[in-house]
Amino acid sequence: MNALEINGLTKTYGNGKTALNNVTLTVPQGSFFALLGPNGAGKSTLINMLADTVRPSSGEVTLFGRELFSDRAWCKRRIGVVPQEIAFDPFFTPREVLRFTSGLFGCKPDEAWIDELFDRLELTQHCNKNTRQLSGGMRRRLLVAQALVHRPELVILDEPTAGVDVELRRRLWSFMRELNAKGITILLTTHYLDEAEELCDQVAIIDQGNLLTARPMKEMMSEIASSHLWLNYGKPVTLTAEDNSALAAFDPRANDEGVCLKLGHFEGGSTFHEAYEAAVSRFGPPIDAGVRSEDLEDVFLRLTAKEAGGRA
Ligand SMILES: Nc1ncnc2c1ncn2[C@@H]1O[C@H](COP(=O)(O)OP(=O)(O)OP(=O)(O)O)[C@@H](O)[C@H]1O
Repeated sequence: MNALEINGLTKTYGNGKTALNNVTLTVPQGSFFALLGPNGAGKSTLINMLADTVRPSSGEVTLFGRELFSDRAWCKRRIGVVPQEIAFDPFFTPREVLRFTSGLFGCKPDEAWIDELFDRLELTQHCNKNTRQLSGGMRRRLLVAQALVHRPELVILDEPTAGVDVELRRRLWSFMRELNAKGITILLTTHYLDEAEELCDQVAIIDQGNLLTARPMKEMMSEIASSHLWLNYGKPVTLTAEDNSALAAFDPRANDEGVCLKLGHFEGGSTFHEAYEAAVSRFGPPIDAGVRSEDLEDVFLRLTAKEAGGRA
């Protein structure tokens, strides 16, 4: 079963801005799903529609097989959202916040689970202070605890590590990984693409409200990410029309130190050997060479730059 099936979801705000344009997307149950996009891409708009704080203009969403917009009460109990904005009643303590939130979901506060959440999110020492006395990072962790207090089956994290230091970020991710290993589906938006690449097994990229791609992370990195062979000749290399035709299959780009060739992929290998031989037969042996593969950030920048260029 899929955790989420999003079909033709569109949101046009009152000012005429279409923040999400006919997005169709599937989030498999049990996945750790990265929803990526540059600022203003429409990620929060999508999340806010799932969280019932923004109304869609059109489209359908099913959550674990139930229609989200008509079966709201059932669906709400199964979703935990960590929003981007932090807002607590300053007179509540973190423990009161979690008890109160349990009540909102119609659950009796589970004190053992609340204690575990405080422990895992390093809030035990602060759980009886007023929330206004907490630092920004502590408040963000309290938001995470609040999203988990009713034991949701889908956890949505909108930029959860903004303002959280490296050590706590690691702990937060190890906790999320554990939850995911227990079958909880996690949908994450982040601008830390290295974290997304490491944690997530599915990825979708949206830009200017449009879905650019959605696929398993491994597939994205093996099929879309490309590798380049850099050949260093210690001096600029000039490509003539002739060279271009000889090396054309490798999309050659000359630079100050030599030439860069794009490697293709085939099952079990790449075109490294052919590219190297083509360069050597034209320019001779290089003084140095190396292969660099694109990471998720490179792919993201390439795809979103193309989108921006296409719309200019
Ligand atoms: N309430 C609103 N009314 C009008 N336009 C809005 C509203 N909320 C968001 N927008 C616009 O919709 C677009 C998408 O915004 P959204 O916040 O969904 O993007 P995002 O991908 O979450 O960005 P970020 O990474 O900066 O948080 C932006 O152009 C934004 O200005």
